[in-house]
Amino acid sequence: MSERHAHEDEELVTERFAADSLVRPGADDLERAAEAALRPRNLDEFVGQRVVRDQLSLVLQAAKARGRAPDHVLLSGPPGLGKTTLAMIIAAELGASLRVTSGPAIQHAGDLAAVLSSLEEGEVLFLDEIHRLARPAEELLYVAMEDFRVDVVVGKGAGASAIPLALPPFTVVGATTRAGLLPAPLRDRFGFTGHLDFYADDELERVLLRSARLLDVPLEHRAAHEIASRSRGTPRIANRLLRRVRDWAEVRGDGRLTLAAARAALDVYEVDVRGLDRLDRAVLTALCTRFGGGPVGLTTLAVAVGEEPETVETVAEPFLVREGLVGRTPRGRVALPAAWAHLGLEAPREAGTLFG
Ligand SMILES: Nc1ncnc2c1ncn2[C@@H]1O[C@H](COP(=O)(O)OP(=O)(O)OP(=O)(O)O)[C@@H](O)[C@H]1O
Repeated sequence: MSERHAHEDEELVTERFAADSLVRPGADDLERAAEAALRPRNLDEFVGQRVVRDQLSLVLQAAKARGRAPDHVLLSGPPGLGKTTLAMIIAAELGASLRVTSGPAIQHAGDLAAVLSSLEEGEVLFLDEIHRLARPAEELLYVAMEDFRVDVVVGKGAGASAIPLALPPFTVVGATTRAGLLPAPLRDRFGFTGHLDFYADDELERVLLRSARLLDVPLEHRAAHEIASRSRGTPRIANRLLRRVRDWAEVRGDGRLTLAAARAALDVYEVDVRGLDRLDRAVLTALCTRFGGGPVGLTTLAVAVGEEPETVETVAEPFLVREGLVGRTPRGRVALPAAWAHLGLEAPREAGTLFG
């Protein structure tokens, strides 16, 4: 299996499980609709990511001053951190309209040629999941981005010929969760690349307080702090947890989003103090209690929690590794000292020394 296809499978598994848990970073169409109302509309409203925001602001201001379309922009980073939001902000700041498509939506080079040839001067074309574009479409995109031209193929087989069609200047905003998978010639055609990182808790608190204002719900600061700390550094998850806490407050509380309401609601949804959900905790518990902290192979661990190995590997493990709870070694997965502490268990003497 090619590296690209392996990653596509991984993304499908991750998307499938996004719907099952409150703390997965992906979103379905329904959730995206709920998110629309909460999207920051300009760079000033966009919380955090100071470096990317400053750099982007310069690129946009300079382009506006010159009266020209800015360089193409590549945004990379994990899901739910604001890539789509930034693409919308770029178009809004330029006073341009935004056309949206994605790598998987473009089946053939001709689909992309149709989109490109219908662009108007100065438009922003948002290409989500650009790393999933098919190779022939990718090659067409190189030429369009560099020379503002598409070669429209007329006829078939030996009689086919390419008619060059000039395009008006436009800006591509590409988004990818895997910048490393983009072929170098494509990466090189972006004049600016911004990498989005996970948010600090105080930044998520600001996201939450802003969202609460927009939703007109009374969110206490201490509750915002609590929700932020369980949101895995991801605004999408923070906003999702906020909506669930609001449900709890309206149904079982007095409508106010207090610290007690936040804790009670997140307990109902089994999102713990570090943002782990049921599957994450099952993996951690099996690793510590059934396998003495490991090392244990992925398949054995997956059987112990009744899941497929790829689910454990792509859905639960990345966050557990990022949090320093689980380590991956050549001999298998190991529980790190923080895992025992998190479960309230005493670590065996050698815990942690197995790592590395
Ligand atoms: N910096 C931010 N400030 C305030 N809200 C934010 C910020 N970043 C993201 N959000 C909110 O989080 C939600 C998800 O953001 P967005 O859809 O832009 O993420 P994404 O990186 O494009 O995700 P995906 O890769 O899954 O498409 C949106 O509701 C958006 O309003």
